[in-house]
Amino acid sequence: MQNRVYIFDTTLRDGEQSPGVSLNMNEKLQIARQLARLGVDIIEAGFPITSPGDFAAVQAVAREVKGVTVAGLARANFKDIDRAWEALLDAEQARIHVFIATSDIHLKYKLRKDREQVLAAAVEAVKYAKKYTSDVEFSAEDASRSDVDYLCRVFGEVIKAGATVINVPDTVGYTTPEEYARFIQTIMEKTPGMEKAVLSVHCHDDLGMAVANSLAAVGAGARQVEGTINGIGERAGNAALEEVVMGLYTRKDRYGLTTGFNTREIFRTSRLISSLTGMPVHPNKAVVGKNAFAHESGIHQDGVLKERTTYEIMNPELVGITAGNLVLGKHSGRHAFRNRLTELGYELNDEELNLAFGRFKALADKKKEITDHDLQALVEDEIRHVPETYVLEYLHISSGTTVVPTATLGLRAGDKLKEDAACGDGPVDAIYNTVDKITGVSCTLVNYAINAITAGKDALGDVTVKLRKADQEKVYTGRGVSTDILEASAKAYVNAVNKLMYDNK
Ligand SMILES: CC(=O)SCCNC(=O)CCNC(=O)[C@H](O)C(C)(C)COP(=O)(O)OP(=O)(O)OC[C@H]1O[C@@H](n2cnc3c(N)ncnc32)[C@H](O)[C@@H]1OP(=O)(O)O
Ligand SMILES: CC(C)C(=O)C(=O)O
Ligand SMILES: [Mg+2]
Repeated sequence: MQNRVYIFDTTLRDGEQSPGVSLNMNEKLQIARQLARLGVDIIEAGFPITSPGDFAAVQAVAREVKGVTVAGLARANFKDIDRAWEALLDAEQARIHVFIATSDIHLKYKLRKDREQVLAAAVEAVKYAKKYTSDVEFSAEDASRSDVDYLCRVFGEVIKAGATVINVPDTVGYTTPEEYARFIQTIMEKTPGMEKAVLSVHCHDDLGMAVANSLAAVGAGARQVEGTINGIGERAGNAALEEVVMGLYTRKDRYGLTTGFNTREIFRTSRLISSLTGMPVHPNKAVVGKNAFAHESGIHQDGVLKERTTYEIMNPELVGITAGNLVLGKHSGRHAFRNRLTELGYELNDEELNLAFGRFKALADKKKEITDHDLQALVEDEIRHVPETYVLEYLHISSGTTVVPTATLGLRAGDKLKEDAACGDGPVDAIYNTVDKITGVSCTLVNYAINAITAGKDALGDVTVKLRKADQEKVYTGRGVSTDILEASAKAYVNAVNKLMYDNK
């Protein structure tokens, strides 16, 4: 038995069956291109008979996305198959995917056909599709609730008719891993000619077991897995392909199987699909959730800093996540705290670190997540008392629609008052040019933000600036508060310059 598992992505077909999701042609093309980069083997681009829009999308994907098989779905009738082929005509490699239900419940209530009629329709449809292409997949809808002897008979006959892939869907997410594995084994043993086809599985997540069922089936011999990115799909969704693939990858010791996935594209693909479908990814979703690789508690953070594998079974970089994974909060310890401060450019001595850590814990009790901005403020405002080399003494602005904005400033440096004036593109720019003139330090403004602290006409303006010395990378943050926003702007800039001068003395 070969050790390569084929990945059949149906995000654009079954995934789009998620209530509330409707993708236009351009969005489908964008997703299909990314799926090809991700390395899926087959993209099911849609169900062409459904609508002119779906037809056009399948056609566009077939024409433009190369290096991958493009599949189109069809019911077991000639009209659907003709339409599917028409859409797939220009694909580099095309697959017609024919399906019909085989469970008694679907036969009796939905199709209103008996077993022999369904068998005949399946065979006829596969033969018809085979006239167009050698690559024909047959799916027995609701296979997991079908009588296994009848199912094997249907599979045997459609293989004789030319089906090259036999799919065993758990359409309603009813089965369990052990049961499904046994079911797959039975099908492999009892279906005449099964060795000529690839056995495929397609699981839904109604009981939260779609990925577990898919992996159990692969363990039993299935070599194609169908699913969607982020597990989107009809009702509770399909098997999440990123979980299936990372399960196979991480547990190579258990399965000994490979896929063609470029795992480093997983995260990007997940986010693209989430944004285009409007379906958010839950933070604790395996592999691609925001928290999937985040560590908040001190003991875990300490372990990860000493050796990543203590608490990580996958390297986040392997799925394309490069951002830091230690989240600082009230459960964090000194190791993680010091590590983040070092990353932010602060080297504190032990006494400073202890002081800062105490303040950090007090803040973390009030605030769920401590951001880098909080840490900077905590260290710079409370721990490192930067001497005020310059203090704003006075400020005069000349500005309006008919004059060049000009600022005149007095900055006190010890017992000396230094004064100067400069123009600018606006009053704030004029102030900052004047400060540069007085201090003799040429700064580049990286960011300027203003917030109102209180409401009303007499609101306090709270200005935060980020700047750096023209020839340096390090960024300094300054803050100034005043009812006059120009004064607040000047104070913030002077505050940042004082920090810069302290570091560069
Ligand atoms: C498990 C799955 O995910 S299956 C795929 C589900 N996806 C979709 O349904 C895609 C969106 N669907 C649609 O746009 C429409 O349902 C269409 C265009 C496919 C069909 O629309 P309509 O012709 O109006 O039929 P409608 O959907 O109401 O009923 C389905 C008909 O197909 C029949 N049918 C269902 N599955 C199959 C099948 N695999 N093979 C043959 N006939 C089938 C039903 O018995 C019913 O036939 P009837 O009209 O003789 O009773
Ligand atoms: C069309 C088939 C493969 C399907 O989506 C299912 O049975 O869930
Ligand atoms: Mg399905």
